[in-house]
Amino acid sequence: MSKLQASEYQKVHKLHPPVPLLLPRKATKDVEIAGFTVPKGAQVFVNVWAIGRDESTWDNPHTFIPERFLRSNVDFKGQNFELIPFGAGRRICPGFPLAIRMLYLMLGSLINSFDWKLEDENMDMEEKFGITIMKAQPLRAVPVAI
Ligand code: HEM
Repeated sequence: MSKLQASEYQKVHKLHPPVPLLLPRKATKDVEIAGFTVPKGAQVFVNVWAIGRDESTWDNPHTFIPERFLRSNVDFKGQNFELIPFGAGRRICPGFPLAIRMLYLMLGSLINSFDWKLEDENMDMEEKFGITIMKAQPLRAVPVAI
């Protein structure tokens, strides 16, 4: 999905999907994965973007369907590797207890206080790839007094 009509977007009243990224790690011992040997000490990147778009785990992985999580037992706190927005294990994001409280508070306040519309009629969902993934074109959302 590269372009989404503003009208379609407003109809479904959804917010931007989570930002995917690559998590750097070092192999602590020699491991064999899919016929390849990853030697001890090698730098590896956990591709959280690909994990989040794995068709064997998620239906329509490229479509933004936040309701999918309402009927799912998959948690985001690092125990279920299908979904690790805050990482997992010893280097899990130490800010996540704060982040999950602030996100609900900030988003809830913004949605409760305003209606929102897009500055541009078309929403460009093109991505710019890096260690983190950003939108290629910044999202310009305009608050409208309720
Ligand atoms: C929605 C908000 C946030 C997301 C999605 C997020 C996500 C992440 C991710 C994926 C990592 C890497 C974890 C890993 O390597 O396994 C990380 C690390 C980290 N985060 Fe966050 N984070 C968020 C908010 C915060 C906040 C609010 C703070 C601090 C107040 C914070 C502080 C840190 C620190 C210090 C690390 C490095 C931990 C380490 O390398 O041991 N984060 N975060």
